Amino acid sequence: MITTTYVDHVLREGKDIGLRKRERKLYTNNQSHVFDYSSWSKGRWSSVPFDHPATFETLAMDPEKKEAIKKDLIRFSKAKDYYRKVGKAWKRGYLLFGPPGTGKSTMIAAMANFMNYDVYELELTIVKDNSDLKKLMLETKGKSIFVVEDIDCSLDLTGQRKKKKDEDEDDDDDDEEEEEDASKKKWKRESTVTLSGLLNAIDGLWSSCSGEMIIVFTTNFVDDLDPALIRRGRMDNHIEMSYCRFEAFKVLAKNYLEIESHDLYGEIERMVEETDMSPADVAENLMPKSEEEDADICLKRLVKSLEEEKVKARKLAEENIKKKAEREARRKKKKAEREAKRKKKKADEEDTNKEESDEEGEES
Ligand SMILES: Nc1ncnc2c1ncn2[C@@H]1O[C@H](COP(=O)(O)OP(=O)(O)OP(=O)(O)O)[C@@H](O)[C@H]1O
Repeated sequence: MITTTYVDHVLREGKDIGLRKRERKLYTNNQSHVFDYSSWSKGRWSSVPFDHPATFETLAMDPEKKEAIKKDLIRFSKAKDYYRKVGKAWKRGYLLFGPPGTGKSTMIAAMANFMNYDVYELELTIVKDNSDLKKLMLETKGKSIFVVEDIDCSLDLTGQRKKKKDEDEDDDDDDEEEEEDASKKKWKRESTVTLSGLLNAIDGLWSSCSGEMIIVFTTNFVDDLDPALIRRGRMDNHIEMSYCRFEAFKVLAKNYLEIESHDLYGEIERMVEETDMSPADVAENLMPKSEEEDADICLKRLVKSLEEEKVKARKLAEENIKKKAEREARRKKKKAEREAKRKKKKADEEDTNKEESDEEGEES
């Protein structure tokens, strides 16, 4: 019993403890197009100790959603044999999407702490080309989370969809939108990595045998991404990080003020359900700014901010309606002008034809 079961058990437990106690690392990629010795000797990835305090307990989001994610991660970590049986690499892709400040980066840190994984953060804009990207991805180790943050800003992944949309739409697009698109594109052009390069590299990562790995993309604009990039199989689990609602607020209040109830909770519940405020902004209001500030002061500050936010949102909505009406009027005017031009051209052509046939008649 000692030489078989017991020693096996000790070795397994020892390995687990070693893994849990190892210093975890946060890797970031180095600029890849500098070819001097010092940058070459640094390698493709640089690392620092990973010591982010976020956990699922401190993460403010709907508790049911949080439990589902935890269960999904546990299932994944235990599914080595299952993945082998179905002939799939032991990898899982997560797409985190939602407005700024809703906790996408915090979620990644919580996941890494929960799984005891290292983190690889890929900065796509400093990757020279597609082949460099593939090499970078293949140099990663197992038991890690591979992250590409703000993927919509790193590459022009909207190309195909935008082109199709342009074909479908009238040619009288809004000038402001076009200007905005042009400046976005100019910025993205700096990177020579293409969508197909990224897809290839991800598939390479998927099929490489470096062990269990979670791949996470984050974006503020999920609708802008090419469907190929986020299809199931590549990004298996799509998680929406949303504005702070009451359940999330309660977690933040517990984290920042160590309270679980207060007279203002009723009012705050009503307000957070009808006002879109990010958890980052709620947390900022809840954080005491001095020794004198207690829970009461911080909660009152939050109520005031929520009221201001509500007024701002109402004004913005009114402005948007006004702008939309102006855009529609401009569109109609342009359409009417085009129609008038078309009619005039047709009338001119008919006149010319008539004159020609009259002349022909006279001649004959
Ligand atoms: N859901 C949340 N739970 C706990 N803290 C949060 C949450 N969302 C935001 N925060 C707080 O706000 C800060 C900013 O959040 P974070 O960087 O995770 O947001 P993000 O969604 O990644 O934003 P961006 O899209 O701008 O990168 C964090 O440091 C954290 O303190």
